Amino acid sequence: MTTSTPAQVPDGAEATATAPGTASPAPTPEIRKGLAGVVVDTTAVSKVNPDTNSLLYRGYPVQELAARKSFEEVAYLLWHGELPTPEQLAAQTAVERENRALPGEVRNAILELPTSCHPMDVCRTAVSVMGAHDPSAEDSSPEAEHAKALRLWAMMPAVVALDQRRRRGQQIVDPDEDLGYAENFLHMTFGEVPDACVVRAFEVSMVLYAEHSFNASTFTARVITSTLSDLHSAVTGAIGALKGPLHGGANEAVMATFAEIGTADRAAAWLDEALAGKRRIMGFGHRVYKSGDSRVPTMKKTLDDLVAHLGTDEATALDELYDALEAAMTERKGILPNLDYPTGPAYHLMGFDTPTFTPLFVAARVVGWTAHVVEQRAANALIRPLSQYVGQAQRTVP
Ligand SMILES: CC(=O)SCCNC(=O)CCNC(=O)[C@H](O)C(C)(C)COP(=O)(O)OP(=O)(O)OC[C@H]1O[C@@H](n2cnc3c(N)ncnc32)[C@H](O)[C@@H]1OP(=O)(O)O
Ligand SMILES: O=C([O-])CC(=O)C(=O)O
Repeated sequence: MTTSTPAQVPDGAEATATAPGTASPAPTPEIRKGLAGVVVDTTAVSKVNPDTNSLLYRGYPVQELAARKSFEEVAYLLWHGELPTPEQLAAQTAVERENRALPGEVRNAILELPTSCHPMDVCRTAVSVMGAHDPSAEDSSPEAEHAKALRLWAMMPAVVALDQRRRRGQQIVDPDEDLGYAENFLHMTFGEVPDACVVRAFEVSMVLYAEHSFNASTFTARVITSTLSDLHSAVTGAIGALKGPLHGGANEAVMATFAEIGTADRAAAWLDEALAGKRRIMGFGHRVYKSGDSRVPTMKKTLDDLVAHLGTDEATALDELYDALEAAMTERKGILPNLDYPTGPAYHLMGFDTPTFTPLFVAARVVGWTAHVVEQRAANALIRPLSQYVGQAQRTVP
C-alpha cells in the first residue's frame, strides 16, 4: 500500500505541482475557510459596509427606505434599480394582487405535507411545485425572470399563512385584493388586519430582510443560476440555505433562547453557563459586521414601539429580557446582535408561531434572491472553485 502524503495542491492545479524528479514542494494554496473575506464577484443590488455600519439598496440607505417606502416600492427598486413611478407601482401592484391566491396544485402539495415537518420544508416544497407548474419556468429572458419573480413573491404570503393556519387547525383565509402587501399577509395569517402599529412593524421587518448582498442563501441562488438552471431551482436551493440556524434559522432560535432563559434577571447567569458550554448564542454575531448590524437599530426601535403599543406585561418582560441578554453578551464577548435578534421577539409579539419566523424571512428575501438571479445570469460565469485534496494518495485497487 502506498503511504506517501498527498501533494498539497488544489485540484486542477497539477501542472504547477512538483515536477517529477525535483524535490521542491508545490506552494500551499491559501484557503479561506467559508470564503471569509473573499470577494467573488461584483453586484449592483446592495452594498453592505461594515466600516460605516451601513446598508444601501441600489444606493439608498435601508433605514430611509424602511421609514418612507412600502415593501412593494422597495421590491420594485431591488428588481429594477430605481424607485417606481406611480404608474410603475400600480402596474406591479395589479400583478401582485392577481397572483396572491395559491394555484390548486401548490395548495394541495402543502396540505399533503405532514405538520411534523418544519415550515421551511413547506416553503421549499411550495416553490419547487410552483416552478414545476410555471409556464415560463425554462424561459430565462430578463422579462420572463422578472415576471416569475413577481409571481413567486406574490404567492409566498399565502404559503406562509396557509401553513401556520393548518398547523393551528384553522380554516384557510383567502387573500383580499383591497389590502396592501403587509396588511393582506397579516389578514391571511390571522383572519383580520391588526392595527397600524403592528402592520408598520411587520412592513419594516420585510424591508430590512429583503436583501443583503452575498450572504449564504443568495450565494446559493447565484451558484445554482451559474449552471444556467432556472429561477425556481435557485430560490428552492436558497430556502434550504436560509433554513440553517447560522443564517435565517436564527430568528426562530432566538425565541427558543428567550423561552429557555425565562426572565431578564436570569439572563447573565444563563449566558455564562451557555458560553462555558461553548454554545453559540443565536441572534448574535455576523460574518461581515463586526461592530453591529446596520439594520438592528431600526428593528429594535420598531420592537420598542410595538412593546409600548401593546402595553402588556408579556411584551415588557420580553423587551427586558432582550436588553439583559444583549448587555451581558456585549460585556462578556463584545459580540453584538444581528437582525434576527430583534425580529424574533417582534414576530412573537405580532402573534406568529415561532417556527413561522424563518418563512417570513423567505417571503422578504425572495426579492433579493431573484434580483441576484437576474444579475448573475446577465454576466454569468460558472461558479466552480478549487479544493485542496488532503485524502489518500493514489493507490492500486487490491
Ligand atoms: C440574518 C443572518 O443570517 S445574520 C446571522 C444569524 N446567525 C446567528 O445569529 C447564529 C449565531 N452567530 C454565529 O454563529 C456567528 O456569529 C456567524 C456564523 C453568524 C458568523 O460567524 P463567523 O464570521 O463565521 O465567525 P466565527 O464563527 O468564526 O466566530 C468568531 C469567534 O466569535 C465567536 N462567536 C461568533 N458568534 C458567536 C455567537 N453567536 N455566540 C458565541 N460565540 C460566537 C466564535 O465562537 C468564535 O470564537 P473563537 O475565535 O474563540 O473560536
Ligand atoms: O449577510 C449575511 O451573511 C447574513 C445576513 O445578515 C443576511 O442575509 O441578511
